[in-house]
Amino acid sequence: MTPRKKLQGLVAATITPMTPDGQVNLPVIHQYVDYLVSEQNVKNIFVNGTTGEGLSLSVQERKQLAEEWVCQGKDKLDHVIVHVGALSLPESQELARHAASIGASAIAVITPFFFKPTNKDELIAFLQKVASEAPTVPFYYYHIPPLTGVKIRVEELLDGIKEQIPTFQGVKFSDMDLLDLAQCINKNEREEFAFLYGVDEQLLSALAVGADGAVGSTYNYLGRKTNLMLQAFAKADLALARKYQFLTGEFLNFVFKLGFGVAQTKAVMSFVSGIPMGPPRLPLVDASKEFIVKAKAKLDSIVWPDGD
Ligand SMILES: CC(=O)N[C@H](C=O)[C@@H](O)[C@H](O)[C@H](O)CO
Ligand SMILES: CC(=O)C(=O)O
Repeated sequence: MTPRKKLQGLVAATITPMTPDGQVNLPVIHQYVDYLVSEQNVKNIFVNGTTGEGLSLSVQERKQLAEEWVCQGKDKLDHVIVHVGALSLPESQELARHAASIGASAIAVITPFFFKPTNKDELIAFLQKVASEAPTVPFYYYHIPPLTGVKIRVEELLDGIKEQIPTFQGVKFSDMDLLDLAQCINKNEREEFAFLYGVDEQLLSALAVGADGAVGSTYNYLGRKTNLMLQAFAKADLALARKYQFLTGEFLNFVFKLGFGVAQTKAVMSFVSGIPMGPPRLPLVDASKEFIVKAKAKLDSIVWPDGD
């Protein structure tokens, strides 16, 4: 396998654009890629994850989306990570083979969450069966216990993982447990793995314990601001880094109180970027008019340290 540049910095968890009648809207992806690169300074994406409603899409839709993102991202994006997790092992394997065949930079897999693995060995056995279908593609475990209900600690999972999954490359870590994250990083002495944090409102805390970067929904529309936080942190200007984290946190704290999820993320991205993201798919329902008015007013009221 050719060594690739270790993934770091921001990764936008892409939204799946939909038409008003709920079909996947592939033609806007071209514009979406350009928007991320030129307006948000974000050159890595995570496709068909939580934000992309990946688990609500058909296998065929997931393949079409992965293809379109890889194709439109060619020569523009650095990394296109395709989430291929599914409840059905053969479906997940099919998606892994497909991601490999279209030249995805990496694949990621969530734990099954209906019938759940009860321990580390069961989880690794599932991940291994998927990863081995794409033997030249870097593999990330996608840890998101608030949604999967599977709380197997990542620090435990890492022991001996390279022997069972030779392509193992890191973790998308979407949990509040910073002790677990810190212990993963402490174990990763040779820095062979990348730890990408997935709770956007507390990214600065994860950077402090050594996260390599982040995957999240807010980097679709707050990527530029979060990049400035990363730069401030890299220069050890903690006061400035905190200002950015406090301000992105102020926005998120505000919308959390109104009720915030993927449907609302679609609405926010639509008004910030001007690209129509459309409605979410059931069981999610569209953000209310009231939410949109309030969220927009809040975002517009924020005065950023860079004067914007
Ligand atoms: C549950 C969820 O969707 N988590 C996302 C990524 O993992 C985050 O990017 C959040 O959307 C973000 O931190 C706002 O809560
Ligand atoms: C947020 C995130 O990383 C996802 O949508 O999967």
